[in-house]
Amino acid sequence: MIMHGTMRINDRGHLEIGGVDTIDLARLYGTPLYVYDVALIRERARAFKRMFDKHRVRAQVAYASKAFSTIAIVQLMEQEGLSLDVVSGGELYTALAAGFPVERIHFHGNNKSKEELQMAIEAKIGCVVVDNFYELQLLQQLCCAHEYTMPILLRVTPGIEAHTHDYILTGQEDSKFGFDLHNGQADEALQRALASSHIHVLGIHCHIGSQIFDATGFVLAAKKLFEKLATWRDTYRFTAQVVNLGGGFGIRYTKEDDPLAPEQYVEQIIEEVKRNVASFDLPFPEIWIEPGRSLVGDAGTTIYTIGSRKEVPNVRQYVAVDGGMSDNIRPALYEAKYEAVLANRMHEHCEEVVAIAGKCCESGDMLIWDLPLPKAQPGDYLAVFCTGAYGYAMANNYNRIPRPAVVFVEDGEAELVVKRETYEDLIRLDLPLKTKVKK
Ligand SMILES: Cc1ncc(COP(=O)(O)O)c(C=O)c1O
Ligand SMILES: N[C@@H](CCCC[NH3+])C(=O)O
Repeated sequence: MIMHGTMRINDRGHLEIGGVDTIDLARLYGTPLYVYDVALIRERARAFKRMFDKHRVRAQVAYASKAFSTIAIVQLMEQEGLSLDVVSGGELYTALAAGFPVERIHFHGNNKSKEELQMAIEAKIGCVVVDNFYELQLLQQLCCAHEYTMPILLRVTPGIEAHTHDYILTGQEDSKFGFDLHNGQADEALQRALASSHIHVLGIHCHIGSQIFDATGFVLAAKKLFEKLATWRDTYRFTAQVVNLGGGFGIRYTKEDDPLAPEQYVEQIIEEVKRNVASFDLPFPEIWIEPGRSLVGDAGTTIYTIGSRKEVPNVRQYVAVDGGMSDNIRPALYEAKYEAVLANRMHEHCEEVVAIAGKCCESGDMLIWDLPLPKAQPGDYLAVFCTGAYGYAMANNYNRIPRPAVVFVEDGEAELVVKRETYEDLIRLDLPLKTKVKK
């Protein structure tokens, strides 16, 4: 069992996070409950920034808020001096509502709407990461109408196959994201952007995928971007102020996962940038990165209450919890693996291997297939580790299950940062039927 961040077993034999007993939290706020270890998030944020400082490289570390977007987490990232990557009007709205400094907001997305771009212009955000020709044209038109010049990065697909699940790959040629770096699309995009009166090209962006365990792909991507920047200097006299290498740094969900430490990815990226800047004789740009999962993933733990059990003789024991694919869809979507413990019986030995089932009406609603546990009883609490990224963010109301509450813990104190949804919330947008039965 991997204990993450400030986790420890307290003298009641309970799992404690941030100096707070998770069983007390479960009783106070109910379950399922997402618990975030704030100190661990701060530590991760600082580790990324420290590495850039160590190398005296001007940088922005932008939290990819798609991993977990709420007002409190955005404010925490602001406290740590990070920038923010948003990918929709909703994430932008959350950032603005949180009071996040607009100049450090970067707007992503492969199909930003007119309304979303307008929102970005009106808020005067730091930059738009332009993904395609349609967006480039739309942005230019809107900026003209607003008499505003928007800083942009051009998102390119470098043609790199990172080793991760197919559904979370993004940098390969056959991808819905970005301008192809090699077939002339990226060059065309730069020419058009440079010719646009209300667009200021800051630089270039790529993101090769998510949950990546080594730096090879990032190093290769950096090399390809700098090769392109050298040709852009020679052909278009264009100099990039910013090179953004995206996010995707992996975390340790289970013992089988073996990622680098967050700062090690950064160190290897910086080394590669230095090599390329020197060999192509380019000015040193600002380096931006966009970690999501590696900032919040292992800081999140979900606490569930155990309920029913079903034995399939000689096959397996199903043990059900009071959540499932409604609060963590990753096992169903990516066959993602998790580790978990009985948070109220941390000192007890494992006696059986069970399959943890969710409560949704769906056979695929399984959280873990083979979890060693003490003999779990109804009313015990299961803590599933590493649910901080793409957990709450991808939570849904399937079967009209209300989304869980979120609590931040730090230095022995707990703070409720998202309330549990209520049944009233679930029907808040519903309207009664007006149509009568036709005779
Ligand atoms: C453009 C972009 N940036 C950043 C991220 C964050 O990725 P991760 O959470 O794996 O760090 C993603 C998601 O994969 C992304 O698509
Ligand atoms: N949602 C994915 C990652 C996608 C990242 C966004 N491009 C996950 O849960 O692992």
